[in-house]
Amino acid sequence: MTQVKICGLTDPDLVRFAAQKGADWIGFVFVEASPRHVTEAAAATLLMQAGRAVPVALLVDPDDAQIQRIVALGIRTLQLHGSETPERVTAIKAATGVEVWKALGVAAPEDLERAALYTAADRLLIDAKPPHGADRTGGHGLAFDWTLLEGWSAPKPWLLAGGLTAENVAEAIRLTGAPAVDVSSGVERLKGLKDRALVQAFIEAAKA
Ligand SMILES: O=C(O)c1ccccc1NCC(=O)[C@H](O)[C@H](O)COP(=O)(O)O
Repeated sequence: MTQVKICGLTDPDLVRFAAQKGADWIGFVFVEASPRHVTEAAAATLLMQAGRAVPVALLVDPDDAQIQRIVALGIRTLQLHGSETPERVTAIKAATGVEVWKALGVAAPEDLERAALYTAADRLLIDAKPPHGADRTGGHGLAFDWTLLEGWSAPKPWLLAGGLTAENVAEAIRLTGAPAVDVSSGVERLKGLKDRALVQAFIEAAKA
């Protein structure tokens, strides 16, 4: 069954709800520029509600000190969503031993070729590129051309992200063969404000 990550939750009740509805991972955005930003102080309360869902810390070009603080919170999966090089990902993996994911923005076939360079990553998140001039590297609710993934042989376990919704996720899975999907904007009523009904509908559509 397709695995699901609900990203950018900031409300403990919604964390519990998403976990109860079957989310496999819940993403917490430790990025100040984000409308879904959570502080390290708030994270402890959120983590307590995750149940069997695995918490994922979304970080953008984190320094070693931030990584240490996040791991000290008890989070064992890091999603790197900045311009981290393959060498940096290898160093983070070696220093922490936790699960490390690397997000890659895709707009052309050569973007997918970079995936093979991230040999230390445990998982890849294949996402849309941010719009030109954006102040954030992800979470814009934009899809990329899924046909770019036709015939792609993923070097790692991976998730499809970018502009997914309850309405399009089944088609996205069918076209790309994605074993897992990630959503943020598509389960929001307003930017940064998640909606229970949309979260439930997304999980059900992805797992149907
Ligand atoms: O959510 C953010 O604001 C964010 C900020 C900085 C880096 C990444 C960010 N989000 C990434 C995601 O939530 C998802 O992994 C992915 O980009 C899909 O987002 P969406 O298209 O909004 O579903």
